[in-house]
Amino acid sequence: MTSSLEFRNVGLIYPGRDRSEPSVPVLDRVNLSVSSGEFVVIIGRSGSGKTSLLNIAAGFQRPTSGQLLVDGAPIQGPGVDRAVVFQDDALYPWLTAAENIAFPLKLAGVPKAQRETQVTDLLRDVGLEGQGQRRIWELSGGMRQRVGIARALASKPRFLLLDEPLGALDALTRTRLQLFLLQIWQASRSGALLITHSIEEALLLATRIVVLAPNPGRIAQVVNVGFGHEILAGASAQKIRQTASFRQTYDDLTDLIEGDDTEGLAA
Ligand SMILES: Nc1ncnc2c1ncn2[C@@H]1O[C@H](COP(=O)(O)OP(=O)(O)OP(=O)(O)O)[C@@H](O)[C@H]1O
Repeated sequence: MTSSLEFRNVGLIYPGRDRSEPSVPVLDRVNLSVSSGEFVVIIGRSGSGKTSLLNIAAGFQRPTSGQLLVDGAPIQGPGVDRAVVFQDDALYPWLTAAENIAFPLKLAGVPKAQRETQVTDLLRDVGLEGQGQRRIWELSGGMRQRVGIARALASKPRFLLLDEPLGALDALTRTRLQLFLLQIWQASRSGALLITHSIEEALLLATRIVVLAPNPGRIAQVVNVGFGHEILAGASAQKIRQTASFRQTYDDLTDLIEGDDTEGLAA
């Protein structure tokens, strides 16, 4: 079944803490839809409202105006249909990898035997077969993110909300996990919404890149891309990075985000 996650005219204003502090308009009339099978990546300057947008999608934050709809119905808060993965893995360090992945299943009342089968499958899916009994502190950063992603996948979400999940990893691990994220997204047939500071990562993963302009955050540009599908079809990311179309889109996005004319972004 195809699902959609839709921001309809979403606005967000943080109130000042007291009367002397002005309120901060963070998002202004954001209209955006993510469907199953789409990988939407949000990029934009620091402070342009990326995390705020993801928090609204997760149901952690309510918009001041507008609505967040899943399959046309307004959401009231977090739900198992939307799983979130953060930059810092947010795992339970006192539990093993398998126990972390099993956690949402336990909460959902899945019986133990079934939980164990699902966890074994999930560990295999994320390339951690046989590593389930290791404690979180025994794992590398990349392995921890895989555990976090496996835990997110455990509830079979319709949408994966990814807040800079590879941001803290070294370059080599990050490249490996980019391919892994593409494979997970394709296999799960979910819709993905990812935030990143890396234009290159956006180009490699996205089916659609959404550029936010700051003050207040609003959509400046939407670019459809297809490099991720090429990688999934077997093309080398290294070769794709060197193609003229990749480099041109990279430069255009860099100009758009880093150019001096930030006011012109919303034109
Ligand atoms: N709880 C809060 N109260 C007041 N203002 C906030 C709060 N959280 C965020 N802001 C402000 O909202 C704006 C957008 O923040 P947000 O974290 O969504 O941006 P971002 O694009 O994700 O930034 P970064 O790339 O640095 O992570 C910033 O100006 C920030 O100072």
